[in-house]
Amino acid sequence: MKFIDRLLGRNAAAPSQGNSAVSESQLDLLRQTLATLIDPDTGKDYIAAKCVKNLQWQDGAVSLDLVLGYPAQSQFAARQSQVVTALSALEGVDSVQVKVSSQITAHAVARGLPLQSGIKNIIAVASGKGGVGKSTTSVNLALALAAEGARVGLLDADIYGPSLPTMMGVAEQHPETTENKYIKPIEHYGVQVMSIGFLIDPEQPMVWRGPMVTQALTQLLNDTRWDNLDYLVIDLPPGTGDIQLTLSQKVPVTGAVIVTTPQDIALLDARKGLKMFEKVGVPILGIVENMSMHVCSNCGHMEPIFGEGGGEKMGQEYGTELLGKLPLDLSIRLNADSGKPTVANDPDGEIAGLYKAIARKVAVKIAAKSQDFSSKFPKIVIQNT
Ligand SMILES: Nc1ncnc2c1ncn2[C@@H]1O[C@H](COP(=O)(O)OP(=O)(O)OP(=O)(O)O)[C@@H](O)[C@H]1O
Repeated sequence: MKFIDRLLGRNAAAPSQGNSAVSESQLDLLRQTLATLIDPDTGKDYIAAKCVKNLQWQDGAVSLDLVLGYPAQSQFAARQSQVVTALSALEGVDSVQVKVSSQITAHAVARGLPLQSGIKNIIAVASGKGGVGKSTTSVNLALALAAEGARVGLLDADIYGPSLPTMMGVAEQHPETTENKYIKPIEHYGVQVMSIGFLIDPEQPMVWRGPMVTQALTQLLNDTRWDNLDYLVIDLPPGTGDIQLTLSQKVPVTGAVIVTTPQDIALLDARKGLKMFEKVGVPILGIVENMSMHVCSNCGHMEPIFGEGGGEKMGQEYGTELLGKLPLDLSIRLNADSGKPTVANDPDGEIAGLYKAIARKVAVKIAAKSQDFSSKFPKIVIQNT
């Protein structure tokens, strides 16, 4: 770089002052073209979504960075070719270089609770009724986010039936303590796992009362040494009682996912869950309908054992998106029971694809929320006078 450029803070790679008018109109042409390209996940164009960085056009060579606000490693190649195809068609463009990446930021939480150290975003997975597949969904959602390139943690808050250690294949492991006061999560399949199940005897019935449970869980969340997480998925206990209410008030949750089966009785309870989050100001990210359709492994006949269309109806009623439907499939149960959840066991399979699509929708919804800058200004307290 020339001395004069350095002195004036000019980037040698940037167009010189002499031809800046031409370059600006060239760059405008690129921006206009990029503004016609829609990101299929967000439904927005890349310029409106502020995804385009470092746009350059020099001597026929165009280069840019496409930065997505959500993890989408499986989509990088498709996004790259979408942009390369469109820009290569422009007159005067000889080559196009597009670097696609994801950058996940912390997003504002309800009621302005301070963010948890080491965690950018917290996703609570809840259900009104037990046994609808909340834990199975939590595990596969966490694995799907990790598979798309995010740093992910999984906290088992299902104090009365902690099943995540078994589902994640780490039931025999015991977390270590660090710095004499923190617990190190167990890392498996690229996900940091913590469960009350690691710390209690699974054979003993849990007889704690509500306040004890809430205290144990907030402590577990605070005392775990989470390592730089983009997302922490919390598997809440089933139901909509005091425990869930207090937790939603104390934990800085970015948004909640409600799991239900299409059955009327489960939907009734799921509605209560939805209302509970509304009451405490936690945004609902959407509904997952589990055990939607049974496909016979013998003849392929499809049967809606738990009913049909319940998740869609509930979504419409509450103005909430149905994020996806999972079939009632023997492999989902077998994989979960054997400690190799579907997304880890068959990452390219059809069912893993359904979980990945749900995970992307969840991440896109979080990315659309306003960002939280509190970590950048930790000392500033804004007070109402
Ligand atoms: N889509 C599915 N197809 C087949 N089996 C499933 C499916 N989803 C979950 N299961 C199985 O159903 C059982 C209950 O699932 P899970 O433990 O995830 O439910 P839960 O809602 O978390 O229950 P609880 O909160 O009461 O512990 C498990 O054996 C699991 O493997």
